[in-house]
Formats: sequence, C-alpha cells, structure tokens
Amino acid sequence: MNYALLDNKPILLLPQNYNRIPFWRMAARQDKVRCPACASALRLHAGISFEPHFFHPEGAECPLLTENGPAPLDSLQAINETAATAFQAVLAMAEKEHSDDNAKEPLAFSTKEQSEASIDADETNTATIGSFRLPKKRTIGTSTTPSPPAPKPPVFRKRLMPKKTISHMAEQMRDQSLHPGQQQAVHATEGPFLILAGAGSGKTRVMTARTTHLISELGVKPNQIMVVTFTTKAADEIRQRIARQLPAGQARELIAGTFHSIFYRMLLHHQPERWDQQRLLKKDWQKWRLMRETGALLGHDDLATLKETEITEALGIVSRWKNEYILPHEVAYREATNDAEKRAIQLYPLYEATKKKHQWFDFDDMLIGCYEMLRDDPGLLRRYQERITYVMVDEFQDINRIQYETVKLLAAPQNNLCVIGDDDQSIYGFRGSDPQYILGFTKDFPQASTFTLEVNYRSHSSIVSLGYSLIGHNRERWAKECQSFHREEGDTYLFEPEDEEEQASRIVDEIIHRREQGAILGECAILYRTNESARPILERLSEAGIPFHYTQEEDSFYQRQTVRWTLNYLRLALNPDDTDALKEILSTLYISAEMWNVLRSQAIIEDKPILHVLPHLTQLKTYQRKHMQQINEILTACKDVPPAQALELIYEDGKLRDYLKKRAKDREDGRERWSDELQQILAASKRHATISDFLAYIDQMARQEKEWRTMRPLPDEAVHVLSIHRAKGLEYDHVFLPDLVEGALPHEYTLDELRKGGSGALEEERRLLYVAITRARHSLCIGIPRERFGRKTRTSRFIAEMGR
Ligand SMILES: Nc1ncnc2c1ncn2[C@@H]1O[C@H](COP(=O)(O)OP(=O)(O)OP(=O)(O)O)[C@@H](O)[C@H]1O
Repeated sequence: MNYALLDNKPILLLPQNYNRIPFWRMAARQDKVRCPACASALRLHAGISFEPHFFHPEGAECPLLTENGPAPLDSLQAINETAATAFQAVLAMAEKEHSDDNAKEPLAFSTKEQSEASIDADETNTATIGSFRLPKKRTIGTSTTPSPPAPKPPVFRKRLMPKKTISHMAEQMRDQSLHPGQQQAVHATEGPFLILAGAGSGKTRVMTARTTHLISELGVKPNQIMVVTFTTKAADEIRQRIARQLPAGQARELIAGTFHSIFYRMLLHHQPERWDQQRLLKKDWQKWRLMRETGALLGHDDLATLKETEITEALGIVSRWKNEYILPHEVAYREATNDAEKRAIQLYPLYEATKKKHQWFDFDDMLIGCYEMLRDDPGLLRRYQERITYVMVDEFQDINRIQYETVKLLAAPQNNLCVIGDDDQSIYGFRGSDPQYILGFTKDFPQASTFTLEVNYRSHSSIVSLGYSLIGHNRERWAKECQSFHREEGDTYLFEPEDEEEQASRIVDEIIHRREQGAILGECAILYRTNESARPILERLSEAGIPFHYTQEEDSFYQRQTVRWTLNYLRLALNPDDTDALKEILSTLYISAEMWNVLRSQAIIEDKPILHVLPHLTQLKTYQRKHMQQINEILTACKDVPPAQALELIYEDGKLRDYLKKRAKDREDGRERWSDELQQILAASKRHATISDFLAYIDQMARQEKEWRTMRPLPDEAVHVLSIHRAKGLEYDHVFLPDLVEGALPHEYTLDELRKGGSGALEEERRLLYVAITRARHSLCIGIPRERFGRKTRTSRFIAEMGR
C-alpha cells in the first residue's frame, strides 16, 4: 500500500514525494509509521525496480489485507472514514503542488507516467529515467537496420532492443558448446596467435577447449603445455574443467598457474637455497619497514624521515620499475617527473642492495629471477623450450614487461604462443601492466594470426550495450564489434538515493525482493570501487539477516582509529565512569599517557569519575583546564540529544575535528580520510534516535559481521560484496554498482591526474567500470547518491558517456 499514518498524520507515497523516503524509512524503523485501519506498525519496502510501498509485517491481521495483498486507498473509506477523508485531502494537495512546479524537480524514482512521457519525448537513441539518460538502442551486432520503435517500458524499467541478428544467432547456437569463432581459436594451434576477446566472450572456455584439443586430438602431453592464468582460482578452474574431460591424473600434469606460481616453482627447482621461502618478504609491512630504514641509512635530504605516504609511493614506483625491468643502476640518470620519483631514484639502489645482502626477495624479484635464470643459462633455457611446446597466456592485457620477456624466451623457437585478452579490461596499470603489449603483439610477432571473439555470451543485450557505449570513449583501444548472444534485453536501472545510507537500504530491499522472485543470493553481487562504499551495505545486509561473503581488505570501519575515538566520546557521554573509553581518547585531549595514573589516584581520592577530576589536575595549563571543563560540559549536554547532534558538538565544540586535522597535517599524511570517516559516522548515526541505540546498533553490527564471516556460508547462499578489482573474471546474475559519483568512480586521484593533464588514469577507471558492468548476466543497478560523506555529489561523468 502507498499510504500510512505518521504521528496520526496521513502520508502518501506519491511520485512527487518519493525523494523523502530516507525520512520515512527511519520513521518506519522506529514504529512511527502505522496502518490507518488496524494501527499496527508498518514497514517500508523501497528497492530499485519496483514502486516503494508500506507493508504489514508478517502475522499482522488487518481488515485492509485481502487475499490479493493490501487493498487500495479507496477501501479505507469503509473502515476509517476520517482517515480516508484526510488522505484524500493530502492527495489533492500533493497533486496541486505537483502540477504547479514539480515537473522541474528531478525525482529519485521515475514513475510509469514519467518514464513513458520522457521516453516519448526522446525518440532518437536515448531513454530517460528520472533525470538520467541511458542508451535505448545502441549498435549491437553489425546490422545498420534501424530497430523497431521501443515498446512502452513497464514501471521503473528501461528496455534496450537487441538487433535481430543476435536473437537469430542465439536460436541457432543454443545447443552448441563452441561458437564457430571460438572453434577456430581452439583449432589454430601452430605458431603465434592473438585472440582479442571481448568481455564474456568465452576466453576461459576457449583456453580449456584448446588445452583439451591439444591433449586428446593432437596427442600433446599435458606437461608440454603451459597455461598462464591471472589468478590461482582461474588456474584451478581450468584444471577442474580439464579433469572432467580427460582421463584421471592428466590434468595434474598440466603446467597451469599464475606467472608467480609457475616461475617460483622453476626457481625453487633450480636454485632452492637462493629462493627459500623463509626469505620471502611476503607482507607489505616488511617491505615498508625496509624502505623506511633505507631512507634513514641514506640519511640526507628528506629521506631520513620518510613519511607514510612517501614510503608507499616509493615502494609502488620501485615495483613498477622492476616489472618494467628497469634495474637499480639504470635509474641514476633518469629524469624524475615528480618528487616521488626523485626520492625513488635515490632509494631504489640501496633498497635492492640491502635486500640482496640479506638474501631477501619479494614477489617482483621472482619474476626478474626467473627471467635472468633462463636468459643467462642457454642450456637450461633450451631444456625448457624443448619441453614446453605450447604456451597459452590468459588475461594478456595485464601482462608486464618482465613477464612478457620470460614468456617470449620460453615460447621460442616454435613460438606456439597463444595469448588471449581484452585490452578493455586492463586494470592493473599500477602494477606495471600495460595494454600496449596486447596492442603491439602483432608487431613483435608479425607472423601472428589474430582472432577476435566479439560475441558476449554472458550478459543480456542492454548490459553489453551499456558496457560498449562506455568503453567506446577510450582512445587507446582496439575497436571491436559488440555483439550479445542473448535475445533477452536484461534490466538496467539507475537510481538516485539521497545518500549512501539510503543507497545501501535500497540495494538490500531490492535483493530481498529478488529473492522473493526466486533469485539465488549467491547470484547477487555488490561491486564497489573503494572500501568506503562497503560499510553501509554490510550493515544493511546484517540488519536484514542476509548472509554475505566479504573479504576484508583493511580494518573494519568501526575499528579505525578515528572512528574508535569518536565512539569513545559517545560512550563517555553516556557513562562518565567508562575509564576504558577515557583512556582511549586521552591523546585527543593532549593529555599524556603518563598522566593516567595520577588521574586515577586523584579520582579515587575524590571519589569522582576520572572525567570529572580532569579539569582539576594541577599540571594543566590554564587553556587546557578550560578545555577539560568544556569537554565535561559538552559530554553532559550530549547525553540527552540524538547521536548526530552529539557528534556535531564533539567535532566542533569539543574540537575533535581540529585535533584530527592537526594530526593529519603533522604526519603530512595529506589524506582527508579522517574527514570522510567523521562524515560516515555522522551519516550512520542519523538513523538512530539516541546514543545508546546507536552504540548498541554498532556493537550488534560488529558481532553480526564477525558471525557472518566465521559462518562461511555456501557460495550460493550469500550475497557477494567485493571490489571491482577482485570481481575480474567472475560473473553474477544481478550486479549492483553503488557510488557512481565523481571522486568515487572515477576515483579522486584520477581526477587529480586529469587536472595535471594526464588522461591515462581516467581511461583505466573507465575500463574498471566496464569490467564491473560486464560481470552482470541479467540485471545491473547503478546507484548515484546525491550526497556522500555529508557532501553534495556530482554524477560520475561515465553515466553521461553511457548515454551517448
Ligand atoms: N559458446 C558458448 N555458448 C554458450 N555459453 C558460452 C559459450 N562460451 C562461453 N559461454 C558462457 O559465457 C560466460 C562467459 O564465459 P567466460 O567466463 O569464459 O568469458 P571470458 O571471456 O573469460 O569473460 P571475462 O573476460 O569478461 O571475464 C560463461 O558463463 C560461459 O559459460
């Protein structure tokens, strides 16, 4: 039903006021929204693909509930005449307001009428959803015949029309396991081959079929075939698929794995002492510490006391040089393009020398080590070349120079080298990979044959269309014809929530809705660009009791230092006796840890909470005493106000914001992450009426999150929450992409680079979004929150690009 009572006043979910949903959602959570007939509490269900509505939670008995669901507003008349009259009045008022000037107002949802009107208004090649435009018919396939006029879209739904040729092909091909293009790629085995394959075009299937063909049709021994994949998971999958098709044991002999795993096995075999795993710098912090000590050893200029970000930058640059096989002695005369590179030029030689002295090595050294071992020992190289007669490299777009050079050594002299990749999916530039290798393969191997696999078997046509409209804006790419195998159009939605909290709620409501329609949870994935986007989503999933898979890439949000300090202030407001909380925030009050014991004994003598004896410490300077007094007053005032208001008091009057700003400046950290974190807590707190509710909620979330993680649900039974980078190579029926706003996707640092005149990073961000879009089989929902971290957002430039 689209009506309810809030504090005895009628509210209606009408198109013109959908954008007030966050407020109603909260009211519904607090049982303030009630049914005008039975007075029981109503819940709000507001997803993405359906109209938002109030519903009676299970077990409710209400005269308005019929067999076919809740009765329309008219039926209320018979049950509660006063309420019905009040609703009619609200309805009339809303309609008047709407007809006056609301046409200009962009809506969070588009209604049936609006979608139809706006689509009618633009018959060319775009459809409008709310205030957004998406392609209605885009070239899929090669035909230039204009598509028939689009049918009227159902509510909240935008349809993209696939061309006839595609549906025709889908019918013809339904029962065949390999498309003719794929078959060609499988059967071409001798000499170098470049297989340029679009997203979802069956690269894994082709690699597997090619391997099986070599073994069972051509009699090649599995241990003569090397298959390089980008992840261990992909290698396992290929082995498993092959194991199903070949006699037992054969799959195990195949040389399959990532570059690192294959090369490391070779190194261990020939130089076990040198490459003993004990000497591997496995963890980031080990390299980090070594780099910091290198700086201190150099001891001049700014290197003696390297800052956090400078160390990370230096490690990144050194790693990139190594992947490009630029050796320490070669950088001395290099012209630095910026300060970070200048520092790296100085650090790199000593950093490597120290590692060598202790015989330590890292993952990049494995690649260099293997290349040099083969290059410098012609006998050994020949033995490998004689043994490995077929080489296949998947995800070739992400190869770096050192990997490429080693592969070339191994594949020679026959050069039965088959590389397969999609330059549009190259997303590891920061690791030294470069789409130029795939684009330049035919120059290195002029005799190479090139195949293109352009049919996307994964995604429904509107999703393929969106992906190609976007990626077509990249300049450095191999142009491909885009085709979808599927006749079905699929569903693509844009939605504009108020903020990241509402965005998360709507994604989760949508998942619940889809589960009710038969969707499998494991086929739903929420893909984010940066970790910050995950927090509200994980909370809403936990709250709704929906299991999820989430690989934590860094500290959980509520474990971060800034967040912990903030929450401890709130705890102290509730309970001035909370000594643990006070001890944690001492540094933010500029009180040293040594003072703690003095404070404790003073509190015991005076029989008062430590917080209250703070202003009376004799060691304090006058301004400090005044500040401590103020903190006491603020915390007392916080006790009885909603948490969002309390946080504002703590940040501003309590000067926590000033402290964090100063701290970041002192560390010259430069990152504004603390500020985003404060805004995130503020956004989360707005959903709660009291501090104790908010704190209890956080504790419960932490417990639940931990539980979900330890429960390890089966893959099918849990929603996947993961970064776009991790989602590469994977596929799901339903994909949700939150935060399509400037600064998130494209990421802020990309925009910085753009401002300085470089467009490479922006092209990589576009590829990243392309990867995300093409993970979806049937449906794709893109969220554009109007606010993020408490600030107004700007829609990602990529949205407009998808519509042109
Ligand atoms: N000939 C085919 N007929 C039907 N389905 C196919 C065919 N080839 C591939 N598929 C299906 O299409 C989907 C995508 O295949 P695959 O994962 O091999 O593509 P990919 O090129 O590796 O994708 P990406 O690079 O986007 O990760 C899979 O679900 C696969 O089973």
